[in-house]
Amino acid sequence: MTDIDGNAVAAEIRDGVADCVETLNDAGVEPALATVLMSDDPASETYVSMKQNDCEEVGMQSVHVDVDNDAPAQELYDTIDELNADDEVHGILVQMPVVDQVDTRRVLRSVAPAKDVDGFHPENVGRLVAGNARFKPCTPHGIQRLLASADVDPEGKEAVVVGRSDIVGKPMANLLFGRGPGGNATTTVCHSRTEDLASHTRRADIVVAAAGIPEFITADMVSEGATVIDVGINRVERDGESTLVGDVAHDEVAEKAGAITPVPGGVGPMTRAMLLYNTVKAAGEQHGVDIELP
Ligand SMILES: Nc1nc(=O)c2c([nH]1)NC[C@@H]1CN(c3ccc(C(=O)N[C@@H](CCC(=O)O)C(=O)O)cc3)C=[N+]21
Repeated sequence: MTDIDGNAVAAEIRDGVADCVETLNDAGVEPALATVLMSDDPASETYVSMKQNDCEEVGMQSVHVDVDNDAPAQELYDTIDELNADDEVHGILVQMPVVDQVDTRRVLRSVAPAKDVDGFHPENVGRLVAGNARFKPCTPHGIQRLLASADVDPEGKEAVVVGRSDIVGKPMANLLFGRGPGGNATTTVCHSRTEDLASHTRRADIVVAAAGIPEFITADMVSEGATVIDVGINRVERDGESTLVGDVAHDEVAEKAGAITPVPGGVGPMTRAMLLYNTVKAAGEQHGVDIELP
């Protein structure tokens, strides 16, 4: 089976976002994303700089605020308040995870809901669950688009989400079972306490692997022709070298799957594309400019 090309689908989304940026510019609005970093996770810096590059590619403004990892948590809270009050900033992303002295929940509820392009604010989580999403969280939204690009319509199908995180598992399940395009699947959420995980995944037409465990989903766990979406980004040592693997044992599962996403080049680029999407959406709504979202 050939892989679903996340880079290609993400490039299409970026093209559409670039058109939105032009429309906004014509209306006198320069959409801007603010990224905030206060993290000791070594990958965070790379991710944030990728997001900055993406903004540039679609003609969007971006600002970055680095908060010293040793600074008191208040410094991060103050930074968020300033960005909330800044009319020239339309989207705010605080890179997760934040350092230990920071209260993550406080961060999530501090970002103004209208600028919360991650979709992590409790108000936006509530709206998603209520079927009235403002910003669909970037990774699950990107996965919906990947499924559509592979002509996989979840409607009426069995979807199994492996992982129950607030960032991926929970919102993914909500989108998959929710009404509307890309939804209407019969959806099961499995997690670390699930007994006989394979009995669930084997029944699935669509498996979303978001457990955070390298190559956790093996060929014996999926049925012939299933669509397998790999959300994992795990850096592991292989033959003395550091490489990136997903939560799916890609090569063996690919022989059985009807469609599968690779790592890298699958879900990751889509997450970043949907962040740009949410940012132009935010800018359009904040300024009352109609844009045609891709
Ligand atoms: N507030 C917040 N929002 C996030 O969306 C968020 C976050 N915090 N913290 C960390 C995770 C992780 N994440 C990734 C996005 C894209 C790639 C990505 O584009 N990966 C490429 C290559 C990665 C590589 O080469 O290292 C790929 O899969 O092809 C990876 C990881 C967003 N996250």
